[in-house]
Amino acid sequence: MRHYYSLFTIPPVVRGEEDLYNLYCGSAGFLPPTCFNWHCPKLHLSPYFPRFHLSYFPSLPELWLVLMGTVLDAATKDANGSLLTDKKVTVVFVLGGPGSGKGTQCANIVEHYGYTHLSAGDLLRAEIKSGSENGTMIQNMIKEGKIVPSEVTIKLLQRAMNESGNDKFLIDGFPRNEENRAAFELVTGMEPTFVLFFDCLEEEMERRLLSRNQGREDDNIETIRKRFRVYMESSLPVIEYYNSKGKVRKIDAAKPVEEVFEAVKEVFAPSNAEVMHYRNFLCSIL
Ligand SMILES: Nc1ncnc2c1ncn2[C@@H]1O[C@H](COP(=O)(O)OP(=O)(O)O)[C@@H](O)[C@H]1O
Ligand SMILES: Nc1ccn([C@@H]2O[C@H](COP(=O)(O)OP(=O)(O)O)[C@@H](O)[C@H]2O)c(=O)n1
Repeated sequence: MRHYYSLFTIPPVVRGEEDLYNLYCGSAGFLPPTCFNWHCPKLHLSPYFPRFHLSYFPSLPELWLVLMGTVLDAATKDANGSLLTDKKVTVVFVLGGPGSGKGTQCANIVEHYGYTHLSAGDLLRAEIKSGSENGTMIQNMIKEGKIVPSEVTIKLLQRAMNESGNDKFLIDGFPRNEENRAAFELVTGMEPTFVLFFDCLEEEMERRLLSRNQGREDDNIETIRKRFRVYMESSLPVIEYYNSKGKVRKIDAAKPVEEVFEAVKEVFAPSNAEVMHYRNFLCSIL
């Protein structure tokens, strides 16, 4: 199967005489030479278009990475009607251990602040139900508490973002490891505005998961323990990464639902006292 891509906004000096370049890729997972002799390995910084930064997942030939809004996948644009690269998008990552209350609080945030809630876990479970070719692989990973390869999850997230028509997203349960994080930034060119981190002790999370009662195959003690291990080893480092960039808003998630939401509200709409504090601070330095 061939995929065609259009390059836009190439400065005339490097664009030559053509208006449009059709790059095509074969199933072998690389680009054959184009008129500019473009080979595209996994990550490619073109010597001809140094502003462009193309990446390519060989296992997903249709997934071209669009960075800096300069390269558009025309096929995707046609299919979705709109492209996220056209808009200014707000992304909030919602992270925390399994059972910390991410989904519960996201529902509250949606109701009050007009975000679209995208749960990576829900999207993966829907993909299993849809009978997709990845279904069995995803199901096995979830049963083992393992993290599904990034390209699968990111594709689902991107599709859901495009279909939502919204420009404000709560991305719940993603990124769950360093690979998730780096691939998302690379694929979408987006960074979270901030990361909402639900901090909760393991014993409390375990209690909640064991009484969640949603018929989830992974809410059994054996898988729960595996999920906790993956969380400690792979997900906490991602939270630490964002913390080092000053992006983490930590919430004590061990409290009752209503109290947790009071703390969440402070993040999304700081109370007057806090606004006044910053106003006074700004006045003092101006
Ligand atoms: N603050 C809380 N106190 C007690 N139970 C909670 C709290 N927040 C969520 N729960 C319950 O704990 C379970 C896990 O919550 P959920 O929002 O599904 O967590 P996550 O999305 O982080 O896995 C659910 O049954 C939910 O009703
Ligand atoms: N980014 C993600 C999110 C979830 N998942 C999978 O989906 C499972 C359930 O995730 P979830 O976010 O719905 O639920 P919690 O574990 O947070 O309760 C995880 O244990 C992973 O197996 C994933 O592989 N990658």
